[in-house]
Amino acid sequence: MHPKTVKQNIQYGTAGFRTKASNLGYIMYRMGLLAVLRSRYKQGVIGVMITASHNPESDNGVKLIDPHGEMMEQSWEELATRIANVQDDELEAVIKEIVQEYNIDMSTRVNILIGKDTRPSSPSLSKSVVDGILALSGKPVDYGIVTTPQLHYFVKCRNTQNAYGVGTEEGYYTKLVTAFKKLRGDNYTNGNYTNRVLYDGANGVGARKIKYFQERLGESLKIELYNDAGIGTGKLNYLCGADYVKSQQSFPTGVPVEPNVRCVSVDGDADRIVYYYVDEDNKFHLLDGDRIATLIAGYLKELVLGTGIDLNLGLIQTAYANGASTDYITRQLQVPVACVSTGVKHLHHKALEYDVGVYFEANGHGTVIFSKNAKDKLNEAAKNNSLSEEQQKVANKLLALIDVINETVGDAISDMLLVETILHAKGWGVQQWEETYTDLPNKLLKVTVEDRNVISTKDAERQCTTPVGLQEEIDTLVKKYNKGRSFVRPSGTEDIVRVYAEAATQEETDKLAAEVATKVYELAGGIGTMPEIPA
Ligand SMILES: CC(=O)N[C@H]1[C@@H](OP(=O)(O)O)O[C@H](CO)[C@@H](O)[C@@H]1O
Repeated sequence: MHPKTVKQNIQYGTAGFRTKASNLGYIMYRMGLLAVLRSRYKQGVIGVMITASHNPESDNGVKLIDPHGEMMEQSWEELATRIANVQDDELEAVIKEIVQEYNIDMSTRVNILIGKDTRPSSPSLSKSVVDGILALSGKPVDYGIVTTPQLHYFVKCRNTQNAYGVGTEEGYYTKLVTAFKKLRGDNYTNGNYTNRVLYDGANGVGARKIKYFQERLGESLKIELYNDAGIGTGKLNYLCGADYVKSQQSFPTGVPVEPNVRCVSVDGDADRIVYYYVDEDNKFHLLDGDRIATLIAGYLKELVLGTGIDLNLGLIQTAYANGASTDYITRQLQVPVACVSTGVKHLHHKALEYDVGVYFEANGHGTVIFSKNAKDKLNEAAKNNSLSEEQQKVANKLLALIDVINETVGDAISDMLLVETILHAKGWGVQQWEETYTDLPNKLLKVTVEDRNVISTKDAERQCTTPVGLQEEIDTLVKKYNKGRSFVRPSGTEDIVRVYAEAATQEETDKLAAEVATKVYELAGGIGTMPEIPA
């Protein structure tokens, strides 16, 4: 059987395909071929991660990881689509074309690292990837079941001859845990901070891998694991996991409800994380990617100032970031904020422009990247006796923090260790963290339209340029509401248009979202039921 067109299933520049199982083996085989071409072209080790989206119903997909642990550029995403969709009898010709077009030396030996999540289909799909790699004489190196960010880390280690870290699972745990323990010192609690966190593993690889951390962290951070079903038993991300908690704004199943105790949920491949808790009145409180980002950026700014080194630090968000978070970080913390289009590749690339680039999507995917300049200056400062003892100490602290962070991509577990380090350093419980600012009420709606591509956008997706007249309608609606903001964009991963709205109260927000959704339905070819506007 020939694969269905998979173009619409490409996601965030990782050549991630999400489609139904019947044709996945074909796609995986072809992604194996693509990985070998890409590896020869980039002259470096490439990673192939078999994992899918947060949707418990979605079957598996694949992400390709570039030599620095980053994601492929647009032109190769297009090649991925081309290879995935070509008819069998044209495949060879297409490969030849690509080889010629990109001047690829097909005689080089290349290693392709393969990782997979815990979905039952992973082993057979991984076999298809291996077949594709072997078909073009590449060498597959199987890392077995790992988190997506672990595979990104291994790829980077391999390409830097282990300068970034030792490229094994043990190397990964040791790097993160050693730095975490160094920062934590011997006092595991501090002020309002207690060293206990409830961890929702989403019945996935994040549950498996946290056990290695539990063993190594011991009493320094007591992690209680929930939603740890074995392979093929508990459903991945079902009623649990980061996406469920963020989108439902409610407690996941399986985690005991204890007032004021910090809880975290990771997603199925452990590249996203959100924090939350319930208060004494059983009210649910979410601390999402925006909150994590502001906590990290604020703390890093303090430390950078403490070293006296001139480093430019910035926070990168998308239009989905809560307006209150942007306001807080720019006005109160005085950290510059950049807004880019949805998708980690956009955030990651922008973050590379700073000495210290913090990036997070509201859904909890993010990390921090430090430039070579920043690392060199910090290493120099740590040893520079003409600086004050305090400045040297802070430089050392920052260097240890860099080792807690997986700079290659958003890493739920590394992010958790970073947040725990900061809360510990500040002596904050989850409430003090939450008190920094108050989220504006917000709402996300989906509208199904005939063709989502009739919506085009500019200004980091905050304005739509087509269909003609829609933006004016949105502007008029937004003006009616106190602190109103709304934008619409076609989803990159689902066949829908997303509508985002925020305003001063939940009632106003719900109304604004529904009104904008109705305009989208009317002007962009809505199908199915019309969105309902609350009275
Ligand atoms: C509003 C929203 O959550 N969008 C998500 C979603 O993208 P869409 O293009 O909106 O479908 O999936 C992406 C991949 O997981 C993620 O990067 C992004 O943040």
